[in-house]
Amino acid sequence: MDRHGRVATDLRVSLTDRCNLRCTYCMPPEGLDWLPKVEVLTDEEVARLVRIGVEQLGIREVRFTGGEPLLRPGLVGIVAAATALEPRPEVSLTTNAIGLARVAPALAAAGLDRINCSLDTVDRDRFKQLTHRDRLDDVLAGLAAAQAAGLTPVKVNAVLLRGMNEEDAVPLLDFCLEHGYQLRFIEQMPLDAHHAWTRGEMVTAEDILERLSAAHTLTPDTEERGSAPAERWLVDGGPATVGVIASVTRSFCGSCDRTRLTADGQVRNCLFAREESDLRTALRDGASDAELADRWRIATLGKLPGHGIDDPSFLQPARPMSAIGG
Ligand SMILES: Nc1nc2c(ncn2[C@@H]2O[C@H](COP(=O)(O)OP(=O)(O)OP(=O)(O)O)[C@@H](O)[C@H]2O)c(=O)[nH]1
Ligand SMILES: C[S@@+](CC[C@H](N)C(=O)[O-])C[C@H]1O[C@@H](n2cnc3c(N)ncnc32)[C@H](O)[C@@H]1O
Ligand code: SF4
Ligand code: SF4
Repeated sequence: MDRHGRVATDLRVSLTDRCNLRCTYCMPPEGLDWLPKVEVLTDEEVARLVRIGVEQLGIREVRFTGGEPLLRPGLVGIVAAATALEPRPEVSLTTNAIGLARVAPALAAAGLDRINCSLDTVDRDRFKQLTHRDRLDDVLAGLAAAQAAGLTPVKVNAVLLRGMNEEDAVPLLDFCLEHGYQLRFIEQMPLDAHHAWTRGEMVTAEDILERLSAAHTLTPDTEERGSAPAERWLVDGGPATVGVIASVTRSFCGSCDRTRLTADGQVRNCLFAREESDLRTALRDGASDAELADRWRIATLGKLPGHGIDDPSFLQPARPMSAIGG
């Protein structure tokens, strides 16, 4: 629990800072200086820290992310270790879906519960322009394979960029409705590696809803939202929904239940934290489970009430989204 009474029950684990796409809102086309291999937690180290979170710290949901988690060779084994824990946490994956078509059955067999996938457009040229890679077909095949393997509900995350893919919002929603995927639009956050984010350029929740409403009737979903980042609307009376994750204009920090572990073994109590707690060094120096759990508890205590993007003193964290684990 932090000093503001929020309880972190949702652990987001980054398995790598590397990626095979270059989404313009996340990474520059030339990529980034990747973490040296020796600094990245081994599969056994990841499994141990997740176990401590679940057994000693009340973690109930584990999300594997990155960078691109499908690039991690030991992913299936890491998922299997997490799903074997007691009490059994919910285990999910956030991915760009490239390569998922091949591995979805093995992930399902390892106990993975569900998948969230990034997809910002279903227009092939725009996909290439946005991600600097011509891989739309791989992503669509990955989504279909996740659905077929029962990794449901399959959720799709989309970021809209002004002057780029705003017009793709409705076709993307229609595509998701047709295939039974739950679409959510995300407000762009100041977490890009190249610090290009500006508040004025960001496509807001209001802009998104206005655009979607021109083609569909949206009514607020009355189902309890809890600590979920996405606000949901029923589309054309339901049961299909569309969500908006308005991290900037309607932030949800007051009900935040997240804690994060980076690929190099640092605990972050917030996506925007400016400090990290180094579990990797402690772990490699021989710390016991109880000592590691204590460090994690202390790191959680100091969590700030919110991200402070609107404060004049706001500073973007040193690490970008891909290195933190989005
Ligand atoms: N501000 C903020 N944004 C977050 C946080 N977690 C996720 N997001 C945003 O929500 C987007 C989607 O995250 P997902 O990995 O799909 O997870 P989710 O929406 O939390 O998860 P579920 O709805 O439970 O599947 C991320 O890309 C972020 O932009 C968070 O802790 N803080
Ligand atoms: C960092 S990626 C990691 C997992 C995987 N590579 C993927 O794209 O789903 C996780 C999520 O972060 C989102 N994201 C990346 N940069 C962002 C930014 N600056 N603002 C908001 N969301 C961002 C992506 O759209 C994606 O849904
Ligand atoms: S959003 Fe995900 S897929 Fe796109 S560059 Fe970042 S880490 Fe890679
Ligand atoms: S910005 Fe930080 S406090 Fe706010 S919801 Fe995200 S992780 Fe939680």
